Order: sequence, then C-alpha cells, then structure tokens
Amino acid sequence: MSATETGQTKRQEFGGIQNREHHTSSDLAYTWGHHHVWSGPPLTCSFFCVRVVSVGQPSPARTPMVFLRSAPFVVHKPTARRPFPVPLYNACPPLIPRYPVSPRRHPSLSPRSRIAARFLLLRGGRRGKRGGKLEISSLLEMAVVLRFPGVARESPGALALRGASKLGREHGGFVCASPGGRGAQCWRRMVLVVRCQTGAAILKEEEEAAAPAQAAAGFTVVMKFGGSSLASAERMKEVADLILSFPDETPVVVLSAMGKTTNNLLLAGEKAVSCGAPKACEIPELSVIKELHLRTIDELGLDMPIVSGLLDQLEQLLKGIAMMKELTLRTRDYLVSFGECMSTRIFAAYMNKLGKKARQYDAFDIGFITTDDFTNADILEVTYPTVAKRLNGDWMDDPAIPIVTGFLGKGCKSCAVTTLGRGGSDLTATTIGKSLGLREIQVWKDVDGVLTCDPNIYANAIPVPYLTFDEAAELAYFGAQVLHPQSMRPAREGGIPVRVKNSYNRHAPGTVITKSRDMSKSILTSIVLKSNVTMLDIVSTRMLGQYGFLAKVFSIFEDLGISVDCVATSEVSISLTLDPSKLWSRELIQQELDHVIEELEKIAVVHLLQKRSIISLIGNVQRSSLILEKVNISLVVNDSEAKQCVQALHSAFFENGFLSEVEAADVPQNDLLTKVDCNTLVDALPRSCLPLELLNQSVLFFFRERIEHENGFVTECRPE
Ligand SMILES: Nc1ncnc2c1ncn2[C@@H]1O[C@H](COP(=O)(O)OP(=O)(O)O)[C@@H](O)[C@H]1O
Ligand SMILES: N[C@@H](CC(=O)OP(=O)(O)O)C(=O)O
Repeated sequence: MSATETGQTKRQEFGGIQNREHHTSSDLAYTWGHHHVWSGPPLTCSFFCVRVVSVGQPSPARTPMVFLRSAPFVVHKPTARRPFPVPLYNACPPLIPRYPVSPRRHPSLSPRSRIAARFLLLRGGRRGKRGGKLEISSLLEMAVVLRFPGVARESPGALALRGASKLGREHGGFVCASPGGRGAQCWRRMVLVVRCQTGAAILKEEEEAAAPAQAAAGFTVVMKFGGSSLASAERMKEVADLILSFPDETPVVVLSAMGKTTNNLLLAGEKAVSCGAPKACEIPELSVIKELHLRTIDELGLDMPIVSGLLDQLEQLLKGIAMMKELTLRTRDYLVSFGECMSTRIFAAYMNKLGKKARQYDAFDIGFITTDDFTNADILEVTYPTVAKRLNGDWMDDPAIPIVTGFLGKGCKSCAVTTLGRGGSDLTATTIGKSLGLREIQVWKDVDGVLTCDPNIYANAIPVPYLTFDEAAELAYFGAQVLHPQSMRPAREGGIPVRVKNSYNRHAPGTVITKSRDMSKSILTSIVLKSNVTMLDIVSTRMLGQYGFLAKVFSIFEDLGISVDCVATSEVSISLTLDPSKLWSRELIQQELDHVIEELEKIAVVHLLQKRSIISLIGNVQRSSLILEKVNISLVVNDSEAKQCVQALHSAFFENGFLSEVEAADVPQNDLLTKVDCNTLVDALPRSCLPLELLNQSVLFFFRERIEHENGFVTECRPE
C-alpha cells in the first residue's frame, strides 16, 4: 500500500477547535507469528493507539487476564509546539484518567521499555534500527502497565509482556498472563490491534482472522428510532424491549425527538415571535411538549429532573424569542435540539432502570462537527474519527449502550448547535455506522420498510425488499420522506448495509439497502412525489446551432447560488426545476426568483411555472437506456393532479401483475428500445405532464402501454 493510500494527517482549524482528519480505511493487516518484523510503511503518524482484545469472554478465574481487555491508549509524538511527549492522561482523558504520568517516566515500566517508549515517542514509531518488534512489544507493555494498576512489574501480566518483547516467537510467554497453564488456549482467543491514526497496522493472530472486526470496538450495529417509534411511554417500552430482544448485538442507539415534538417546537418558536414575552409560557405547543415529556417520565417511573431542567430552559428560550421578536435560523436549531436532548435522556434513564447500562450523548458534544448552515448543516469528515474515538473510548473504559441524539451537530465555526435537515437522525445513524465500521445500520420506522410509494398517497403501497444505495438516495432526494436525502452517503462510503425496519411490526423483513443487487429483472422499484416545485421553461432567443447557451444559463444559477433539481434540455430550450428545500428555506425567495428571471431574460424567453410536482420513477433505467448510473425518470405534473397520477402509475405497475409479466417475458433490451414511440407517449400524458427524460424508453414504453390498456389517469388528469 502506498504512502498516499495510507493517508496523511491533515490539520484543520475550526474556530478554535483543532481537528485531525484521519484516514483509517487503509488498515494494513499483518500476521503476527508469521512475520515478526514490522514490514509495513514507515509509521510517521503522530500517535499510536494500541488495543489488545479478547474475542471470547475473559473469565474472572483467569485473572489477571487484564490485557485481554485492555483499553486502547494513545502515545503522542512530541511536536514542535510541545517538545515533550504528551502525557497519556492528556492524550486520552476518558480512557486513562488515573495516570497523569508520561509513559517514559512511569515507574512500572521496565527500563528497557522506558528507553523504547522514549524512542517511540521521539521518533514517532518510525521503523528504525531497532525494527518494529521492540516498539510494539513495549507498547503492549505500556498498555498493560498503564491501564491496570494491578499488573506490576513482576506480575504474570508484566512477565508475559516481557516475554512478548520477543514478539511473535513466544506466544506462550505472552499468554502467560493467564495463570494456570491455560495460556495457549487464551492465546488463540486474542487479537492484537496496533493502530496509528494515519496508516494503521493491524496485527492479528492467524487463527482469529475471521474474528469480527467490531469485536475490537464492542459495537455491532446502529439502531435508529424515529419520532414515530417513540411517540409515548408505551412506545419507549416497546423500543427498549426491541433492543433487548437482540442480546447478541451491542448497539449504538440513535433517537429522534418524541412523536411530533420537532414540529411543535418549531410552531412554538414561530408563535413566540409574535405573542409577546408575557404570553410565551402559554403557547399551546409548549404545553403539549411539557405534558408529553412529563407524562412519559411519570409512566416510565423515572425522576422528573431528567427533563425538568431542559423544560425550564426551553421556556426561557421562548421568552427570549418573544422579547426579541425574532427567530433566527441559529436560534431555531437550538430550539429544536430540545426534542432530541429530552428523548435520549429519558430513554437512557429507562434502560438503566431496566438494568441495561446506557449512557446518553448529545451528538454536538461527541464530535459531530458540521458546516454552519443552520437548519441544513453538512457533516464534516473530522466527525468520523472523533466520534469513533469518543464512543470506543468510553465503551472500553466503562461499557454502556450509547444513546445518541439524532439530527444534531455542532457548527465548525460558530460552535453552536446545528441540525442536519428534517429527518436528519437517519444521517446521524449512518454517520455513526461508518465511523465505527459496524456490521449494519438499522433504521426503525412505522412502516414495513421502504414502500413502492408513500402510503399516505396510496394505501396499496407494498414493501420493496432490496434497494441499492443509489436507488435509496434518489428516492429520498426526490421526496420519499422515509429516508433523509443525505443519509445514504456515509453508508455507501463505509460499505455498510442499511436495513429499514418497522418498530411496530418487528418481524417484517423490511428493506435492505446495499451497494448492488441483482437488477437483471428489475424495471420499476418505487414511485416518489415531490410537490410544490417551481419550474422554469427557458427558451433561447438565439438561432439554432448557437453554442454556449446551456453554459450561460447554468452560470446564472451558479452566480446566484440557486440549486437546480431536474433538467431537460433541447438545443434551444431548457426546462428545469428548482430544489425546494434549498430555495424555500430562504427568506428572500420571491426577490431571488425575480432576480434569476431578470438575468435569464437577457438571453432567453422565460416562463415561470409554480405549484408543480415531480413524479419520479425509481427503477432500472439502465435496462434500456445508454445513460449509465441512472435510476430515475422524472415527470412534472400540476400539483393538483399529482396524487392521482401516482395512484394510476402504482396500480399500473405494481398491482396488475405487470412487473411479473415483464420478468417472465424477459424482454430483451433491444426490443424495448425499438418499441418506443415517445411522441405518442407525450401525446398520451396529461397536458400538464412534462416528461423530463425522453431517453429512458423502457419505462416510458411500459408507461404508455399501461395508459393505453388501462385507460388510466390520462383522461382523468387532463386539465379542463
Ligand atoms: N416510499 C415510502 N416508503 C415508506 N414510507 C414512506 C414512503 N414515502 C413516504 N413515507 C412516509 O415516511 C414515514 C416514515 O418516515 P419518518 O416519518 O421520517 O419516520 P421516522 O420518524 O420514524 O424516522 C412513513 O410513515 C410514511 O408515511
Ligand atoms: N426530529 C427531527 C429529526 C428526525 O430525524 O426525525 P424523524 O427520525 O422522526 O424523522 C425531525 O423531526 O425532523
């Protein structure tokens, strides 16, 4: 692996927070016992992290097997600013709080290891004359000695480690940590991970190669529960029971706010702006929020102070908003954060009451660093290693199920609370999944998975068993509320499957979202509707054959910072829709639109069409199109006709055996292409319906066939 692949430590300044961006995907595997020397690239990292893990359960009878479950520890290389090694307690406070001593000077270290430690600390673990063996063994020794006061120099643990200084050759010496001659057995159950944060080296005993990577971290899955799963005390009990029904999993739990709390907080904020300070505490939504949380606390048999402090702060905040007569985006984010802060505190307390140790975390306190785009912030790369370090560290120090607030982050410059956009807890979950490299990310909803369309639009929607990340992302982006539009990105990057499940029907199989799936038979997967879309029809005033028209149009959007959603082009015209989430959250919307049109009118004739809906057909577009990597065909219709169109499409594609007919017939790609007659299709569509993708013939072909045969929505939807 090249040095570039192993990554470099980048430093970024975030308003006083200094972060290192780490690349851990480059872990190198070494077989301990077969290659006894450090044969990887030079470890020019700034710190090491060593962890020795037992795959099996350490038994009390085998004490002191301490190093089988030792915590990771960190040794910092001295820097120009800090010429001395950073003491461990500084380097990693939650893990090693009790040893405010530099490893070099620690009295329990053998002189040899002190020298080695010095060497390591000064040389940053670079492979030098001494080779890697000594360094690693000394690290091991430090790990044990510093982490566990009971392991003194002459204890079996320390002796074992001394034996391990001839690392690799003397397995037996190493496992001597287990008294009673059962060492060899223990040895087989060990995994040693030596990791530096830029290029990681993993040493593993060969026999344990199949041991799950997550054994090192402890966690196996993320389980995210949305507001719909947590609407009441009863639901909290259900969710706790659901989590406990997976005793083999060690989950990180991510929670949204209870029920409709986020909506109520937003409404309360808006009312506070105009109600006047004395009336702020009488806002009905505030009473609803208080009542829900206090009742839940009461019904779960918990203590009021768990949320009463937060409820008081919330009331104060609303009074503040009322006094200022202003609700900025920044304040709005702080306001809505109360929902997740309360639900996680209640749930963690309840889990502890049930005897399952849990620890509450506010995402903004554990390293969820975002842009400062209040209400729609993006997660920054630095989040991944920071969150992993914090969660793993706390777990190693004192295992407890983390209960993390979804939806929230901390602005990199402002250091204020930010939110990730509505439904953002899904993104929190996938971010944690990637950060910890977990086996699976589960998002528990109130539906049996991702469905063939929004069940609120059409009740006959059915679950989709498999999706690719691309399909799911497209579906979310084009309006399916079931997933946050950005949430697939970390999962895709981390290659971690996402399972969408129903917390009300836990045995339903749900939807599994992975990188790829068998698309050979797939035509249409799901139909999505995005309403209240603004559309611009832009027709060039120039002659045919003029070049640069498209470039000019898009540069206008770029200059004005307006995000474009769907585009259909011909040589002289462009039809495009504007991303409502990017546009409508802004205050100067009408002025902005006017400005765009004014600019565009310098080169084209522009028609503004509002109250439109985009219907997106998510499916295997590649089956008949030359456009690669496409999973979506979009149509634009009037808002008023949209639901009807979706219903007609759904019944045509999903309810009359159409897809199974197609599957059975196994229509070859070329046949689909030749049968297409897009003009007939366009004629057949409602006049308001504008197909944005005339190239994707297969679906349009089927679409037309259905319309003709079923006599579907065409006549019903045709405007008067
Ligand atoms: N294609 C779809 N599949 C499933 N649910 C959908 C779809 N489109 C919209 N929904 C809506 O999304 C809801 C679930 O998402 P959401 O309310 O964000 O859940 P949670 O709050 O549990 O995260 C469902 O109740 C359903 O009404
Ligand atoms: N509570 C936030 C974040 C969230 O993800 O919620 P849910 O998981 O209930 O969609 C919201 O309502 O937007």
